[in-house]
Amino acid sequence: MALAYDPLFIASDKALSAFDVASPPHPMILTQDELKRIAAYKAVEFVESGMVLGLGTGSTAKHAVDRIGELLRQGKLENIVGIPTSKKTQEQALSLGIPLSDLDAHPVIDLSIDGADEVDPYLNLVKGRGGSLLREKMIEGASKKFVVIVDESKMVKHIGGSKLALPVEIVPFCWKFTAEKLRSLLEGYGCEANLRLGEKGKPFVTDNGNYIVDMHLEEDMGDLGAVSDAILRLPGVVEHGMFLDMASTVIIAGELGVKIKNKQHTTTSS
Ligand SMILES: O=C[C@H](O)[C@H](O)[C@H](O)COP(=O)(O)O
Repeated sequence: MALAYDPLFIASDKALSAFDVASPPHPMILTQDELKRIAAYKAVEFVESGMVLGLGTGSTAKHAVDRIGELLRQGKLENIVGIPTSKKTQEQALSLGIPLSDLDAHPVIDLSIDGADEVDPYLNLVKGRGGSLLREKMIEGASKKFVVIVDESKMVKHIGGSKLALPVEIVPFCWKFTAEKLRSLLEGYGCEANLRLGEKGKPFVTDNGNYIVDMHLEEDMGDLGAVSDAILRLPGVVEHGMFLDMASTVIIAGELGVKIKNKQHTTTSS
């Protein structure tokens, strides 16, 4: 479907209506990256001067951090403190002049904005396919409001059962032992457990010096809370990429407009 895309349209609900119904002079198909940017800019509308902000990681969150930097530079936001969820986001935020701090100094965060790999109808998430999940979970779990930004391709009926990875961060010590324990724990869901590799075929190392095992499941996990608890009980496991009952709001950008889903009710902005 061809749609008009104008970044200036992003800032308001009225603009989003135009985005939905416009009869474009120069029709354009929106790319996935443009959809990510639309969701990110919409989320940044929740940001107010004086807030402590959790800054997410990944190709969608990057747009939100860019936008926050831009608004600070323009003087439209003031006294923001950012808490980055990865070293990469820390570098990006520093390059944009966003003042940074950490959870030790700011144990309560006003608002976090971050992407996700999968979102189910109850706003449960899979995160970490880009290699960041532990810091994200710590920071987003300490947030009064956690806004998730995605393009519509991330919406699924059930998280984790799509054969795509459910990432689990583990300590490097005897990683094969832990990976096998994980595989055997989730065997009933048709599970493969693969160590994530990085450059030159070496194990990918997280910001926290750990490894990631990607769990590929053929079947839905059913009781996500029970599976989450069982994974976390395994010695050697640091954290997993299921973010259950954490998101307050999910902003979904699609070809037909932007949908905002809140934890308790759903509204459509189009
Ligand atoms: O590890 C990465 C993070 O959890 C990301 O937020 C997640 O993978 C989504 O990333 P993207 O916005 O690049 O799809």
